[in-house]
Amino acid sequence: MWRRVASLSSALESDLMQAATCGAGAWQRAFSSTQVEVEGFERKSHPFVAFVLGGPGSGKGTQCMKIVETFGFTHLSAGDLLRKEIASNSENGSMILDTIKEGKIVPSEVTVRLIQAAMEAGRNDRFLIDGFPRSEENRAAYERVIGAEPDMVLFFDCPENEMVKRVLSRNEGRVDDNMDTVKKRLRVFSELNLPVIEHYSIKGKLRKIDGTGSADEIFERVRSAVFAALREREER
Ligand SMILES: Nc1ncnc2c1ncn2[C@@H]1O[C@H](COP(=O)(O)OP(=O)(O)O)[C@@H](O)[C@H]1O
Ligand SMILES: Nc1ccn([C@H]2C[C@H](O)[C@@H](COP(=O)(O)OP(=O)(O)O)O2)c(=O)n1
Ligand SMILES: [Mg+2]
Repeated sequence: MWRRVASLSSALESDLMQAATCGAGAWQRAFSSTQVEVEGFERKSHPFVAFVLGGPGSGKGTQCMKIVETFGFTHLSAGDLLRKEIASNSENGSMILDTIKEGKIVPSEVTVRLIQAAMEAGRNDRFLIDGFPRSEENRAAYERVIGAEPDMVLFFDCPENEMVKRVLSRNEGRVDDNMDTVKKRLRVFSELNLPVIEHYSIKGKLRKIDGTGSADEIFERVRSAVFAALREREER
């Protein structure tokens, strides 16, 4: 995103701090004023990408909305992209619907293609990719197609009973928000998603967030983690 210039770091730090505490408007102003005033700062060619992981109902979508408001990311939910494919009667629609009803994972090439198209259309240099990768196969397909690893991985750690309670009271009319499918999704989460989380933990990219408490309490933890990761990227 930006190249590091040592003499600017304290000015930038106060801009970043102001942005993190004042919301998206200030964040964007802080960055755009830095961008025009500071010679030697250039946009890096690849965007800042954060994967957002956690079991069903762990709060990924809720926290992504707050990250967007505060830090100006573009939010891409893999589940939403797949549901849009179903709604648009695309050739893969019925296969995707059957897979989601069963709580299973849609073939990676379908999901990665949707994510790639959304990133290209997104015209931003910060993306949240929510609910992806959900398996090692998802992860490998993304790295192959996009040719990059994420800058950070947020993981919402939440007890199963709390996740089940939240999913069953979500009330968005989703075909997979029922007890039978939730049990299958939790099994898929442990078997396929947890190894991906472990992979990023070993790589030092994982930011594990306690997903219990109110949405605002959780966001206080998220805000610090995102802020730190943006700073790290800045300093690279
Ligand atoms: N901290 C929280 N406490 C209680 N309910 C929550 C909390 N965060 C989210 N919810 C609610 O739980 C449900 C699942 O949250 P959501 O953000 O959709 O999770 P995910 O995307 O991980 O499945 C939604 O109805 C949401 O409003
Ligand atoms: N990478 C992904 C993401 C979602 N899916 C499918 C399978 C998931 O159970 C559903 C719903 O995903 P979504 O992220 O919207 O679900 P939650 O927000 O975790 O409740 O979509 C997938 O096959 N591959
Ligand atoms: Mg979600």
